[in-house]
Parts: sequence; structure tokens; C-alpha cells
Amino acid sequence: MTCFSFRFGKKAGPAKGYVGDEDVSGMQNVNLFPYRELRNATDDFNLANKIGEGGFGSVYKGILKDGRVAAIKVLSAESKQGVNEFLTEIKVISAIEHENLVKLYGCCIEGNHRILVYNYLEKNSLAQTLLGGSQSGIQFSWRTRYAICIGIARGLAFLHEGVRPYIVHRDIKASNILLDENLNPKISDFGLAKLIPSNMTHVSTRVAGTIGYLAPEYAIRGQLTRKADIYSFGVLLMEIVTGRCSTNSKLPVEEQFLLERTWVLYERKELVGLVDTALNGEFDAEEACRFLKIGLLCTQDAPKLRPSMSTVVKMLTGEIDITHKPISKPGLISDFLDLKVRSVENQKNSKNTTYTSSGSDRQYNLSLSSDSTTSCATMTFTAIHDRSD
Ligand SMILES: Nc1ncnc2c1ncn2[C@@H]1O[C@H](COP(=O)(O)OP(=O)(O)OP(=O)(O)O)[C@@H](O)[C@H]1O
Repeated sequence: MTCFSFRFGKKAGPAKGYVGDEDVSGMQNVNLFPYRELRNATDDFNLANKIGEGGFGSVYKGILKDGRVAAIKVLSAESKQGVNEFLTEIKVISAIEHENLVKLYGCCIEGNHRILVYNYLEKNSLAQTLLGGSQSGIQFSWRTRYAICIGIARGLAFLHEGVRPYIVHRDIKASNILLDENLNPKISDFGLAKLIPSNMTHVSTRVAGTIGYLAPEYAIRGQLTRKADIYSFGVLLMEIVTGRCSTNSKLPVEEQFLLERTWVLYERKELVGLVDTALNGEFDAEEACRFLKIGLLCTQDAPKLRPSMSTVVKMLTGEIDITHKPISKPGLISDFLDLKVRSVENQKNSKNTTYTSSGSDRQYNLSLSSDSTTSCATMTFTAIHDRSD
């Protein structure tokens, strides 16, 4: 069990209440990098060293003064949300360590610069490799997928049950699972995470996350518990077994939504037909179907029917037998929000769309972007009228 306490360490100098506009009081043991070191590490943020771009800003590969290879994430100047996420990321991830969580080496807060420094993970994200088509050149055998699923489950079980206050990640998805050179998975991107005191059953919060992975009770009512992460994990599990995105606009309508498709094939006792054809039939059918069933258990409509992450780990490894476990229809956000048809229509017309949809008692802003190479649709979801954080 790890307990949190935040304070800037020796390298950080005396803890100040505010750095720039941000309240950093209470943060502990965070290594502060001088901007000059990060500039040298990346050859002045040379485009040749740029390895990615996310909602937060650009990511560069660099070599630190001590020889460590790092991924250096530079917060773009405009983003106000980014500053909050920057601080959350530092607070959450600097205090904990686990083999299935990305490691934060430190950060830079100097003038207007806000930069996060992580260990560099060679094999990119699951979204870009496993779900991104064959161009990554990585073969994901069934054994590799099995190990990846269990690694992610262990990382999430640690966040949920191995630290106090426990942590709800809030954005578990394929692009936030990075792989090291041995294809060990590491959960990344803690910018949306919430620390939840153990005496609280749930917190009511602004809804943020990615459609396709969002648990209905969280999306509709803003009720955040660990079960929302477990729902997202269930969707991710199905993606890893099937090798396809949770939403794929290029498939026939009845196959576009992976969770719905999995339920239909489960009822028909044809789950094995969903397993990734790229495996050329080289997989353990009992294990693969078990994983898909666990995916359905994790996405049950009623949060209390979803197993805890430590139970999920045991189900995946076979320590807990799920053969006779009843499974009912998973919770589908599209049933509430009438999103299905509209999202598909929007995808046809535009690459990036923002629009508003009403569902139950809330209004939502949906920003939709589709990736033409992978056919994956990503919908970023923010509730407009809801309780504040
Ligand atoms: N520690 C790391 N090691 C290697 N590459 C990384 C690392 N962190 C990020 N990247 C690369 O940078 C890209 C952008 O990462 P980032 O976390 O900023 O955004 P994202 O998760 O892809 O998208 P979003 O911010 O919208 O969730 C990743 O897809 C990955 O290719």
C-alpha cells in the first residue's frame, strides 16, 4: 500500500505555494529539470526529435544529462485545461511507482514553460501499433496480447486498490497504453485522474473522457467511481482480443460498435468469430473467449455487477472461474444519447466535428475526429451543464 504526500524534493528547491499561476503547495519529491537541460536534450526541440502530438501539446524524444532517454511533453501555451492537467499528472504519478504505470522523471516549471519528462517507451501506444494497422511491423501474438491485458489490469488494480487515496484514471483507452521494448504495457496520461478518499463511495464531477470507453452512469449522471475505469478497461480488453477499435465507421452498421457486436455474438455463442483474424487462428480459443466475456462483465450496465480490478486480474489468469457467471446486456451509452446514428452521419461529412447532443437531463459537447488510416473514430466528450469538480 502506498500513501501519498506531496512535497518538492531537494532538487526542486524550497516548496512555494505558487509557481506561475499554479498552486503547487503540497507536492513532494518532484524532480525539477532546468529548461536548458531539456532544450539540450531535444536539440532545441528539433522537429526531427518530435515523436507525437496530443491534446496537451507536442512530445519529443531526448537524452537527459545523465544519459537516460526521455519522452518530453511540452504543454502548449494556450491551454488552460492543460495547466490543470499538468498539475494533476504531477500530483498523481510522481507519488507512485508500478511496473505497469509510466514513470515520470520530473517536470519543468520555468517562466512560461510547463514540461513533463517521462521514461521513453520504445514501442509507442496500443492505438498506434495494435489498432493502427500493420505499418508498425509489430506482431501481437496471442501470448503477447494475453500478457498485455494482464499487465494493464494489474496497473489499474494498483491504482484502484494499492494506494490511498485511491485513484480513478478516467481516461483508460488504447492511446493511453504505451509499450516498452519488450511490449510490457504502461498506463499513461494521468491528467484527468481523480484522487478519491476511501470514505467516499463516489464523487460527482465534470464528465470528460472518450466515447466508446465511457461508462453510462458516469456519462449520464457524472457519477464517478472506480467502476467507470473498469468499464473502459472492458472495452479496451475487447479491442486487444479483436484487434479493432471500439468504433469503426468503415464496417457495416451492425458491426460498427464493438461492445454491441460482442454482446450479439455472445448471445449467439459465436464469440470466437470476433478474435483478430491477424492471429491466423493461432490462439487459445478458450482463453480468448474468456477474455471477451470478462470484457462484457466489466461493461455491465449496473456498476455493482462489474468485478473489481483485482478480481478481473484473477479472472484473466484463470484463478477465478467465470464459466457459470451470469452475464447480462452491457451498458451502452448510445441507448441513452441517440449518438449512434448522428456520429456516423457526422463522420461521413467531416473529419473533425464538434456538436451538441442532449441526453437525459444534460447537454453534451462532442468533438469527433476520425482517423482515415485506422478507421477509428474518437469522440471526446464534455458535459456542458453539470456539477462542477
Ligand atoms: N513516454 C513516452 N514514450 C514514448 N512515446 C511517448 C511517450 N509519451 C507519449 N508518447 C508519444 O506521444 C504521443 C502523444 O502522446 P500524448 O499523451 O500527448 O497524447 P495522446 O494520448 O496520444 O492523445 P490525447 O492527449 O488526446 O489523449 C503518443 O501517442 C506517443 O506516440
